[in-house]
Amino acid sequence: MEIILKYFPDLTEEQRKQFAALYDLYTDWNSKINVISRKDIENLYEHHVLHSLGIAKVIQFRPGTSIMDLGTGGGFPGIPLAILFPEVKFHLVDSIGKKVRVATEVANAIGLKNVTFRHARAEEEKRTFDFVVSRAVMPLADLIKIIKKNISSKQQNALPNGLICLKGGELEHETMPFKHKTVIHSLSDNFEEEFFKTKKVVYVPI
Ligand SMILES: C[S@@+](CC[C@H](N)C(=O)[O-])C[C@H]1O[C@@H](n2cnc3c(N)ncnc32)[C@H](O)[C@@H]1O
Repeated sequence: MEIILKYFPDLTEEQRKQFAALYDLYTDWNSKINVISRKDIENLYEHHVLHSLGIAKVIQFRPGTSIMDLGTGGGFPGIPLAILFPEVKFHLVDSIGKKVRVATEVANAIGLKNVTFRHARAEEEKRTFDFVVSRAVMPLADLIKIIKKNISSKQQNALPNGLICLKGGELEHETMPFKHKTVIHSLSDNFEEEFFKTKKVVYVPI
């Protein structure tokens, strides 16, 4: 938890409580339904919560922004971002029902009011959003094909609407459909821990 305050020192009391509660909630749920590698649960704050919040080092979403988290699993990056941006609406989608259940239970337990959930393949989601966020779901080119239909043309943020995803070192092997427009941000610029050395935030305006 200290690592969250190290990089996000201005959290409200409520946000601190919500982040602090995640450890016990995920430890408990993860023992029943696997959403994080069991060996990695002790790294929850660094590898999962702070990693998710890396998106906030690229863009500060304005109040009223709507965001879909495609393939949220147990709620990453959607739940940490929903804590950080209480006035932004998040829609968490995953094709595996029991993972959506974990995300829902965790969000309810910490009283998140700005999150909705859907058990479906993202291909079936027809609503539009300002941004789609995603971590560890599928190659960039496949993500773009699926979410083109979901990006609203109405702009309300400093960056144009589009896709923002968290990627690791595997990026070199990916094809970049919108290469000229794509912005790659290295999280090692923001977070000094070894884990972030190869981690990127990839932004594609759509
Ligand atoms: C490796 S997990 C990552 C989960 C989470 N984003 C995280 O970083 O912890 C990939 C998730 O994407 C979901 N997924 C894959 N393809 C999907 C699709 N077409 N629509 C919705 N969810 C999908 C899977 O069910 C799985 O929960």
